[in-house]
Amino acid sequence: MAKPVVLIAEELSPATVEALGPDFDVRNVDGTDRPALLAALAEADAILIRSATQVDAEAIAAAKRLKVVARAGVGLDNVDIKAATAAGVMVVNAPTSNVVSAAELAIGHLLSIARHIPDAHASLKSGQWKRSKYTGVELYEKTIGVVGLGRIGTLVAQRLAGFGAQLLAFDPYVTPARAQQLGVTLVTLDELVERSDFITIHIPRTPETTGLIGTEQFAKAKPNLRIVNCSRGGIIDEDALYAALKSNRIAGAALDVFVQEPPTGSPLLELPNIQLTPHLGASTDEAQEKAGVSVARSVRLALEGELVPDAVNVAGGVIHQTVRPGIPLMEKLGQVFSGLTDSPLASIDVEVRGEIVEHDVNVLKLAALKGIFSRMASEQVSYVNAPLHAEQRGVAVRLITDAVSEEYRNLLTIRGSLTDGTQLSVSGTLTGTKQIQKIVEINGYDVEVPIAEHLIVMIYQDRPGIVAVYGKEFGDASINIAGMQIARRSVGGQALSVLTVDSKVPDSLLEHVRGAIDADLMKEIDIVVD
Ligand SMILES: NC(=O)c1ccc[n+]([C@@H]2O[C@H](COP(=O)([O-])OP(=O)(O)OC[C@H]3O[C@@H](n4cnc5c(N)ncnc54)[C@H](O)[C@@H]3O)[C@@H](O)[C@H]2O)c1
Ligand SMILES: O=C(O)[C@H](O)COP(=O)(O)O
Repeated sequence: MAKPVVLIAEELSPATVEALGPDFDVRNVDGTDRPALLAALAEADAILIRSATQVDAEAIAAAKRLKVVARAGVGLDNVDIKAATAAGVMVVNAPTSNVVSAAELAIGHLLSIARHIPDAHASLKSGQWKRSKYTGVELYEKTIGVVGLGRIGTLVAQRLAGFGAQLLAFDPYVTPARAQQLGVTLVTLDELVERSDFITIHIPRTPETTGLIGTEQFAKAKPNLRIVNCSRGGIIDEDALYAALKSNRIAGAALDVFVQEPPTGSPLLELPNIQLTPHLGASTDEAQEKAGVSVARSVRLALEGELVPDAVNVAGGVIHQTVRPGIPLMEKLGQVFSGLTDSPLASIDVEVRGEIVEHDVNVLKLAALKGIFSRMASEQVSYVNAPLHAEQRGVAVRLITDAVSEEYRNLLTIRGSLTDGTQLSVSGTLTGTKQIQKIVEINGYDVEVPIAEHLIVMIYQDRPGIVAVYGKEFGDASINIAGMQIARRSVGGQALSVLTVDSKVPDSLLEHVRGAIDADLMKEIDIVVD
């Protein structure tokens, strides 16, 4: 079998490929070369990127086999998560890999803009010895405003505490208690801008934060303000910043990130009171190694069909070993469930009974939905978009758990109502040391059938001779019956037969058998395992 293709679209640490191991066909492409990227994506099962590769809706649409987009870093503004989710593609990042590096770069920018280090360095290298021109200011006892007190903002605040600065922060999602713990005073954005000698920005770029610092804020700032942005370009309005620096409304700025990267032709490049780095926040050996190894692990998990703790568009988390074997069983029960009907669903109850419910079993709901909707949708259905399929079809879904299971140690059931009011159910369990996957109930009939690739389910009026009829028909067509179970609720009532057969049964034969035994239900269900 061909190895899954893992596409590396940007420069990543060599540790990434090492951590991926030998099980993948690892290919490289320049993610900024759009035609090459789109062509390479057509065969990719996974893509590894940094911030320069745009994985937008067009790229997702070009990637028919894609299962995971892995961002070796934090920011996901170059990934269309909505399009990925709709296509069933998992998106993962490495949320803590580069936070220390980014925080340290911000501190570096704060110090070097206070002391003119880049300009003094360039001046000395050009043969000059100018000392008074590069007189700076201290951070000590200055007021420093931190915009965004998340992972990086917190690290910056902790480090700045050592400089004896007074720290303010603006972050509407942080509690005053948390801020107090960090020795930071929470204030409004206006107050932060008005009072700060330095500002450092650590928030994501969102519609709300784009242009958060603009003309209005610069008008309120102290003339000695020095502002640092190591988060995302565009959070400081670049035109407003240019005007504020050009007119000396503020004293200086340091940018690591830009609206356009690289910022070729930007007037900001010409200013004397700005210092710039080419998006270097995460560019350290340590951050790159951590990011690469982290996403390589996530890609391995994702391509093995596992949930991934760092996935941003699917419930992640660690799956307990007791729950794990239930995932493929539940997925197959989902396929059996939807194979029993062609009518639209109104609601689905995913029921989990037994000692398994001591653990988080949410993943079993996702597995059931994946199994159910993979039979109904033409596009890929994964743990990522399975809930979306239910939502789009207006199907109400519940997870019901019960620590008591009467007959089996653990029992998994999918029960549903069709829009015409009909009820449908299928239950399964795992038996023995080999954890054999078995169907133990269909629509209230008790059976015990190991799940096989091809199943035939028939419901008909109980009467003598029926088994001989369908047995002969399948035999004449060289369809080998591997297993069989018959169940009925009462003598002479309706009976249900479940057969496992060794090959797919042609529709015409199924129709013929249906007529021969006058079946109320005759379905072949082919279980697909991906
Ligand atoms: N320059 C680089 O190379 C580099 C490296 C790593 C991260 N980053 C960027 O740094 C930023 C911060 O990363 P993080 O890991 O700390 O993120 P985070 O999610 O841990 O923290 C972001 C904080 O911003 C706050 N926030 C959100 N919206 C806000 C708003 N409108 N006003 C004020 N605060 C708001 C949140 O409450 C949160 O506390 C991200 O944009 C990330 O992409 C840049
Ligand atoms: O969001 C991030 O992780 C940083 O901006 C780093 O981006 P990079 O991986 O392109 O350096």
